[in-house]
Amino acid sequence: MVVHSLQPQVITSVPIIDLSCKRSHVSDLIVKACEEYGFFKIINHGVSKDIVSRMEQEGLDFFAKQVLEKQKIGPPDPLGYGVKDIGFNGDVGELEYLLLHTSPEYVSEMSTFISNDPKKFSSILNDYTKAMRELACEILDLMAEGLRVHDRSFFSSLIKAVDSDTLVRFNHYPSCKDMYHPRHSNRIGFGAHSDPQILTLLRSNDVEGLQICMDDGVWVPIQPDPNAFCVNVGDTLQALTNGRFGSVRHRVIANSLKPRMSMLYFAGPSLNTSISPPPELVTSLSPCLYRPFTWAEYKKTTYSLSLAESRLDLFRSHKQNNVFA
Ligand SMILES: C=C1C[C@]23C[C@@]1(O)CC[C@H]2[C@@]12CC[C@H](O)[C@@](C)(C(=O)O1)[C@H]2[C@@H]3C(=O)O
Ligand SMILES: O=C(O)CCC(=O)C(=O)O
Ligand SMILES: [Fe+2]
Repeated sequence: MVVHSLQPQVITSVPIIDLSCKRSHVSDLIVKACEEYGFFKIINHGVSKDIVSRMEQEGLDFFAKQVLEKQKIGPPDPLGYGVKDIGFNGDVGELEYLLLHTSPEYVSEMSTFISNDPKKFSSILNDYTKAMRELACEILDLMAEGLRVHDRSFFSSLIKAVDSDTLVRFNHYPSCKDMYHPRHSNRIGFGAHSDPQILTLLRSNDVEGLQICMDDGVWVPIQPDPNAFCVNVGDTLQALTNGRFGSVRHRVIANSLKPRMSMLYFAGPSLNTSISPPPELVTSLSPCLYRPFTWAEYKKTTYSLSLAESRLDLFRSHKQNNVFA
């Protein structure tokens, strides 16, 4: 006899996908995870530990500097060094961060303000960016395979462009020594939001704090794993999959006794890229959910709104019977 429990299901873990398993199996698991959570962790991803630890050390060295030194980079406009203020619309969090573009020209220009050894810094950042781009492309190809999209590089080609608008971010959440003080319960490190880009690859040290939001509004804590990457579906991938994948709302609660440091790679297309789904994902039963838009248009809207706002809703197609793709 099957006993149906009336208790709400408590999700204690999110999908952890081993990239070294059989390709067809992995692509199906990725599609399932993106449909159910818009989020998964990957292990055995093939990124060298050395690249990750050298990048982490650069972040640690930077945050260990005196404030005046860090401020030499300039306030986030949106790129730069920020403390507590996030974006331009009054959001705040218990963190400091460094937000950078990944174009080699930008990196070489900024590295003199970031590191005492700018050549070393640019070389490490460029190596990390290359490793993340390869990993993100591999994941996007697996998604296309799992979705049975004929052109397997439909999604990955968007982030391969030389002028792709891809960012790297280091976030540092200082420890909270006084965590049992009522003022410090549920300190918001980074408020709830979805990432606007196509895909985010997040790596953190072994300090907890990241949470994802389920459809029923329940926040699920993500166990930190320095050897894994967390993969977030971004708003643009939600539009590119015609809503099959949902961008995940997430946040960071910075209650920990230990400082958390995360490194994020936000894979975005070039500014003039038009965002619309491949023909296989648009049918008469599932017409285009969003009107076509460029990444530049979407990015501008993103920066005009605060963190928590659902910006993709503003791009919903009103004439859903029209097939735009
Ligand atoms: C409040 C904001 C910060 C943000 C731009 C925005 O207006 C809304 C989205 C935010 C976000 C979240 C993901 C990334 O961390 C980020 C760099 C991005 O592309 O969108 C940030 C923006 C930011 O911190 O500049
Ligand atoms: O720092 C983290 O762990 C997540 C931060 C985040 O979601 C972001 O920077 O967009
Ligand atoms: Fe995010």
